[in-house]
Amino acid sequence: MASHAKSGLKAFTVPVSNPTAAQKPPAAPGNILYPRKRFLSQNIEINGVTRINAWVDSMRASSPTHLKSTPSLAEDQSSWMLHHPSALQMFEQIIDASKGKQIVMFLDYDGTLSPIVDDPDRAFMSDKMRVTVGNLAECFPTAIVSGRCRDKVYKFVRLAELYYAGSHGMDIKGPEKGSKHKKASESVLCQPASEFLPMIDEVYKQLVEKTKSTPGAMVENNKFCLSVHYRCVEEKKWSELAQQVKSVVKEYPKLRLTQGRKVLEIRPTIKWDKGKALEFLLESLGFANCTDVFPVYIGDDRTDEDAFKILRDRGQGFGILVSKFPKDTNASYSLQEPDEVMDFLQRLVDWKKLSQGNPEC
Ligand SMILES: O=P(O)(O)OC[C@H]1O[C@H](O[C@H]2O[C@H](CO)[C@@H](O)[C@H](O)[C@H]2O)[C@H](O)[C@@H](O)[C@@H]1O
Repeated sequence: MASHAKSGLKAFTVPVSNPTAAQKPPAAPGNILYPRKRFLSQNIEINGVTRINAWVDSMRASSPTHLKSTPSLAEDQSSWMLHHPSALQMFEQIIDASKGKQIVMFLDYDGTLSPIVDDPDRAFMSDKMRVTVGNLAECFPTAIVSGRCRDKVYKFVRLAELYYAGSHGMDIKGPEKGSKHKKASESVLCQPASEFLPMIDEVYKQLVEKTKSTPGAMVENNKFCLSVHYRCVEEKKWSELAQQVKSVVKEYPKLRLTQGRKVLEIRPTIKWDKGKALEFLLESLGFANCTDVFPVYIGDDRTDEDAFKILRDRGQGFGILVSKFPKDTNASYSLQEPDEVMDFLQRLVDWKKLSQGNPEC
């Protein structure tokens, strides 16, 4: 397992997971997990054995546009909402549950703080959202946890007082600027996949070359992991793209493939994900063994499930899934879109200011 020093720069040894082992987590007690085949298929495991058809099926299943509006879907939706109610509607209950505890906020970026757009380089968050997140960070320790390269997500968010975990948590850094939630002497840096950098660069070049014949495909270098976007690829070309990606990745048994929203993600097989990043950050903030901490993680994607699961297993705080559609999730609550996320964050800020009787928090 990773060894964490209490403060300062941290050295890590992270074991390589068995890339062929099943990744599906057991259901947490009390959690309603919907049958995956109805909503989402599982992460793709490569290594020669997985059929291309299975990849394409999985790519289709993760595209909500394929869920046609039917009476049975409406039924699914209302039943799902019963088990994952709106975090806005449940705001008072959420606040009650957090009483006497330190709230710590974890926010995914794409699809959570910024709307999903065709061009990943133009996924800007609104100024209003930036102000809200800035206010939130004044009130609570706040981290951005993203699949993107840390520098890139920082350029979008531009708030120096936050913690940032890029590359699906494989690149964590503490606030640039003094934060009241961070002791001045402590610098936090965690890069458990450093040894994979040359391999990731090599695979990036190969993927760019291999996929250039597929119109609309785009490979994004997220430093410790890679994204192959197919949002702008015609569906009839998905199988071709999957073949191209597979032909490259199969030569690298130390890399694995997971899936996000119209994106294939290639990353090291180390046992590190957004859930581990969340635990690392809680520890860095001094909440390792605290019972009076209340972490809230908001995210929209499959990779956020690792963090939702950790919170469920720890029995601390909870996850909020951002989705308009029923999805198999370990989150407890839901919000439909980034605008609702912003309203929820603003309510937290307002509540905190009111409860402290201090407009500056
Ligand atoms: O963990 P996240 O911050 O949610 O990052 C996950 C991926 O997000 C980005 O892709 C997604 O958003 C794009 C812009 O809206 C969209 O075009 C794409 O289809 C989505 O998958 C990012 O570009 C990826 O590198 C991240 O892995």
